[in-house]
Amino acid sequence: MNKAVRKAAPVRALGAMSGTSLDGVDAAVVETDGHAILEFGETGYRAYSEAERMVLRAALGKWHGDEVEAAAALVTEAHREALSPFGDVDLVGFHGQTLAHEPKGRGTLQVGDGTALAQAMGVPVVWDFRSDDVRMGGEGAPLAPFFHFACAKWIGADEPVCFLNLGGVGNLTYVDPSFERPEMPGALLAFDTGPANAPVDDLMQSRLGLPMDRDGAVARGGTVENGALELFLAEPFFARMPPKSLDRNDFAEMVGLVGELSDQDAVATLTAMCAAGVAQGMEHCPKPPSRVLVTGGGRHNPVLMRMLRVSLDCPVEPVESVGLDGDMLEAQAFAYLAVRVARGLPTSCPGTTGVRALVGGGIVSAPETVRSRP
Ligand SMILES: Nc1ncnc2c1ncn2[C@@H]1O[C@H](COP(=O)(O)OP(=O)(O)OP(=O)(O)O)[C@@H](O)[C@H]1O
Ligand SMILES: CC(=O)N[C@H]1[C@@H]2OC[C@@H](O2)[C@@H](O)[C@@H]1O[C@H](C)C(=O)O
Repeated sequence: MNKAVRKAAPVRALGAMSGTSLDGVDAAVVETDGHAILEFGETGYRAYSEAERMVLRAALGKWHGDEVEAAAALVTEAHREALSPFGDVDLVGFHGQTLAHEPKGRGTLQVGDGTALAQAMGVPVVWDFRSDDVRMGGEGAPLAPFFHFACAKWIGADEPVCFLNLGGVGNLTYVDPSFERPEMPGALLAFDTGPANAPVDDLMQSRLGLPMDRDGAVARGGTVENGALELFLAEPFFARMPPKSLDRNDFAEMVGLVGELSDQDAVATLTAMCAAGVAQGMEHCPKPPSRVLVTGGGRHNPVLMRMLRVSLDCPVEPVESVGLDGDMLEAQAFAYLAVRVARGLPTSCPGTTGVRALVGGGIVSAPETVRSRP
């Protein structure tokens, strides 16, 4: 590994995330020493074509076989294209694409070849962030919380704050910045809140041939079907204590609950399910946060944001209100986590994934050789 990464000095790390929505690769630079965020740098995005999305969709939920191989090759190549325009970076954090996630069963699978990417980029690549956590009894997700802790410090928060990511799946981090170290009990609690945009996207695709309910245009005209909402909240997932995590398609059958409804009512009800899962999850916070900062694509949906504001009794704002970039927070998270992995710092703890002890998961692949984390 290059010297800049080994020393405690700040490094420029480039993070890349291919999320559960299968829209494309987000990439972002963070300058950090593995503790504090010193600066946010350039960002980039490489969309998947419709044909590529079909290859990824065909592999979802699979652990091996031709579809998985094809998806892995595509993900590696898309990342090479997404990351090569970036200038001088010391390290890459490569999340890859989650195809399957069953932490208490077969494990967790993020595809993409970090070794090949290290050769292409000429710098060390940290990848396979989740497997070690799962091997040690954790959920393997969410992993952004240690980064959220650093963000809370960066924005100067002095009261507890929640970060809510609304991608395909929703995840919430409660951060108390008054604790000095994120791994201390009480500093962080995190978990997936339930499905977020994935069921809406799936229904929009199957009924209307559209990838999403842009700006909540369809949900806006609909009425929420409370019976379906109650059935949804009766799912055992919501009674489970956190930490807990989900696979993208764990709630795919929810689309069936709204099968008889009009397009508008169905989308409104699926949107309300996302907000209701968050409201349910917020009850696990040790105390009410000063505000909920929303990141991920769901913050662009005014109907969803309004539902959250009605059901949560604290301010709900997009992360832009504190100067963060809600389209890039996950990519930035994996830049930050890569530095922590390379420096032997933990990336998850019992409060964030339920793991037995602190874990700094991940593989570090240097351009010429492959080896485990130091
Ligand atoms: N203008 C918009 N109006 C409504 N919904 C939107 C809008 N923009 C994005 N979204 C929703 O956000 C989704 C993308 O969110 P995001 O990019 O955060 O997901 P992801 O990172 O792939 O998922 P995850 O965080 O679960 O891995 C889209 O699929 C869509 O449902
Ligand atoms: C297994 C997996 O890829 N989980 C993702 C997914 O997308 C959102 C939610 O489910 C979260 O748990 C996680 O991603 C974020 C980046 C995380 O690990 O913090």
